[in-house]
Amino acid sequence: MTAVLEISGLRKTYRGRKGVRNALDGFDMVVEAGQVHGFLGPNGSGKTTTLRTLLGLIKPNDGRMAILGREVPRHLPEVAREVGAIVESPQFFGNFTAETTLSLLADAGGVNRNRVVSVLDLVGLRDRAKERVKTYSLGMKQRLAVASALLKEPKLLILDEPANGLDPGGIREMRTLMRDLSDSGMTVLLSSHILGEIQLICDSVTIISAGKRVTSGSVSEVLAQHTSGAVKVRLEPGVDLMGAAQLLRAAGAQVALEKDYFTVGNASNPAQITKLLADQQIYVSELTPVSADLEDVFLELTGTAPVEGQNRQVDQSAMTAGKGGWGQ
Ligand SMILES: Nc1ncnc2c1ncn2[C@@H]1O[C@H](COP(=O)(O)OP(=O)(O)OP(=O)(O)O)[C@@H](O)[C@H]1O
Repeated sequence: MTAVLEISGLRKTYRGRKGVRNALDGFDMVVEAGQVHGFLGPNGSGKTTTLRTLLGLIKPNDGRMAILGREVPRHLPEVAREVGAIVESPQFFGNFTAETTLSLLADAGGVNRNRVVSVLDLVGLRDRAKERVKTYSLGMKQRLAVASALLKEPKLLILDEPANGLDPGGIREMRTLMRDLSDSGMTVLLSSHILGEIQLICDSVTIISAGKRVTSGSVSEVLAQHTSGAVKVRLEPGVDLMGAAQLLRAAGAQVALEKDYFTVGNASNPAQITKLLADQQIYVSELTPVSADLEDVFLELTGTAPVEGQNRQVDQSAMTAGKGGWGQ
């Protein structure tokens, strides 16, 4: 596979009256051709700074970036035609229709106006194209934004939070659109906080925390590297589930009871569960690891899982919280 986007050792420091803030602290990312790549990170972790730096809107302090094999910002004028991006919500004139808006943008970008009909169709706005933008819902404005980024038939499409504010139907449509674009050969880089969505849409992901990459790879690889640390325990039929759960709780296990099984949340050594129960003549009929989802991985790697009784401050997002083990 060839990389459409490569970033290595990217650094960006903001200097303010209150001191220096490392928004990007040696950040690396690789996006392969034809992928839908998810870019995930907590608030303030550096996603927008990365995307804006990539597009030449911010000057980095250090690091290398290349789009389609050409180093940027040096070659940005040549690669700009191949990149469509929505990094900040674009502002459209409310009194213009979508068709007029896109036609003007096509003229400004030297794109044939025939393309306007195609992109309107692609984002599902064809039937409303002659209505004024101020009558559009948020989701329709998002579609118009995507349409504007697609005008020049980019090879790389960069979208910052495209599903923001969309209803479930809109999110699903955006998902289908992303997949269709990817199937047509486009590479899509997508930042989002909707982790379930990313898991469904994306082929690969990069997770950033406090300006550094904390993991990357195909969605399945990233999930495989992380188990949730929990196990599901089923006992022989007729055995007192509640009694068994109490036994494990007394030994420090975090047990959640379900109808006909229970899960142990901090089971770093599952053999302890079988041993403790067997010592009381309670036998386990099933013990399976509970697989992690992208949200578990995200919370673990970025240390942003909520802690009871504490209000997390955004600035703490760089701190990593270890998961407590049991029975080691
Ligand atoms: N112009 C600026 N001046 C000073 N600090 C800034 C500036 N822009 C961003 N920052 C800081 O850089 C850090 C990274 O911000 P950035 O906007 O890249 O995060 P993000 O991952 O996009 O966050 P979110 O998910 O909330 O959009 C934050 O601490 C932010 O306060």
